[in-house]
Amino acid sequence: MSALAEDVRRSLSVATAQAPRTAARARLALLGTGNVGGAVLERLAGWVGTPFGEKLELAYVANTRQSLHPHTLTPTPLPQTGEGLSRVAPALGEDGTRIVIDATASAEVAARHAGWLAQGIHVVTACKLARGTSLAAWQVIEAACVAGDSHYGDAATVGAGLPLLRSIRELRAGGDRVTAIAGVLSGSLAWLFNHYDGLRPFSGFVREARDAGYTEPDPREDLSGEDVRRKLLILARAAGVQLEQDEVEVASLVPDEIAALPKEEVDASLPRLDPLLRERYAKAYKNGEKLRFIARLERNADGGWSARVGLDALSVDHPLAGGAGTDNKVAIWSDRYDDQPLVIQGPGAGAGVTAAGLLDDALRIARGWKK
Ligand SMILES: NC(=O)C1=CN([C@@H]2O[C@H](COP(=O)(O)OP(=O)(O)OC[C@H]3O[C@@H](n4cnc5c(N)ncnc54)[C@H](O)[C@@H]3O)[C@@H](O)[C@H]2O)C=CC1
Ligand SMILES: N[C@@H](CC=O)C(=O)O
Repeated sequence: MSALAEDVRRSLSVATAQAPRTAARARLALLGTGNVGGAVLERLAGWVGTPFGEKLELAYVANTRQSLHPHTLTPTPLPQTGEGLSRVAPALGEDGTRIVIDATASAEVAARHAGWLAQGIHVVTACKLARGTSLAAWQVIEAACVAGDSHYGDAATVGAGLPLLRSIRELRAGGDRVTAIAGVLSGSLAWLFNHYDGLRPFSGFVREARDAGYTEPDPREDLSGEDVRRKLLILARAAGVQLEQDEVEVASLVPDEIAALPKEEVDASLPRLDPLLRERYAKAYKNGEKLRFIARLERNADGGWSARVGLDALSVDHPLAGGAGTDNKVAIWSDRYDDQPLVIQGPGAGAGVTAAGLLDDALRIARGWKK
């Protein structure tokens, strides 16, 4: 049995594998079996024989190389990714609650979200590419949910499942307007600036963060601020602020010559970041400050919005300077949280928390999307 088949087998309850399909269980198609997708399988394995496991039935699993139907546990090679993606909807069947879990970083998969939603297949995603890029793509997702009467579970796209999007939506549902958001939205950059000491090379810490599964598959997505831009766009749009990508000012940590490299050459180029970061760190240290990669969204006096993302040097007692590990720390101002913001803090990257965020959304859909 292949390693993937063995992981999937452990995630199936005997009842799920042998019993006929019933309307009581939502059927899942899991795309991506890397850090996050692997942790989804792990969490499902822990639910075998529990009421949580009984709510969900794994009907299809795929990565870039192979797809697998849990009822047979026989992997099928995927010569082309596009071909694999057209197998997803048929594998989920025609009726009942059907959910695609996107645990990839693939633009090709993200481009399928709207089609699935419009067919009535719910989508739960850790990938930010459908809702965190162009405003047009975000609008297509909104419209597809209406057309298919389907739900888009996006809790894992910002804060790796921390209750950020949920809190913003609940504030709005209660009549509040969000007036500003500021905070640390990247788990990997939080980890990097919580560990970097200005002595050991920054590039070594980047490799550690990547090997721990905190960075994007290409760490330039994090270091350039692009991943944080996407998260800020997702938060802003949830807050009712329909920003376009280029309305977020992004100060990248990646010099142009590294940005232009093919992905295979990135690792060897990382030490080129070291002098730049050493200089930023030394200056902040001299002033008694801490480096933090901050995203800000603010309403201007004229009613417009400004949004920016970049590395700031904060005084040690600044409210956003605290936290440890991969902690995200986000302050939200609204009508009711006007003087003192609502602050949400906790791990913002890592396979376990992200998988939990994905499965929270899947369970919520399986239970009928009740709050
Ligand atoms: N690692 C983390 O802490 C967090 C990650 N995320 C998001 O989760 C997603 C996955 O991240 P990781 O698991 O770390 O990446 P990874 O690189 O470990 O895994 C990606 C998986 O996607 C699969 N894949 C790629 N294209 C595919 C396709 N067309 N069809 C099926 N499978 C495909 C790959 O084969 C691989 O199994 C990313 O979008 C990331 O932004 C979100 C929150 C936290
Ligand atoms: N690479 C991301 C992972 C979660 O989205 C991060 O560092 O926050």
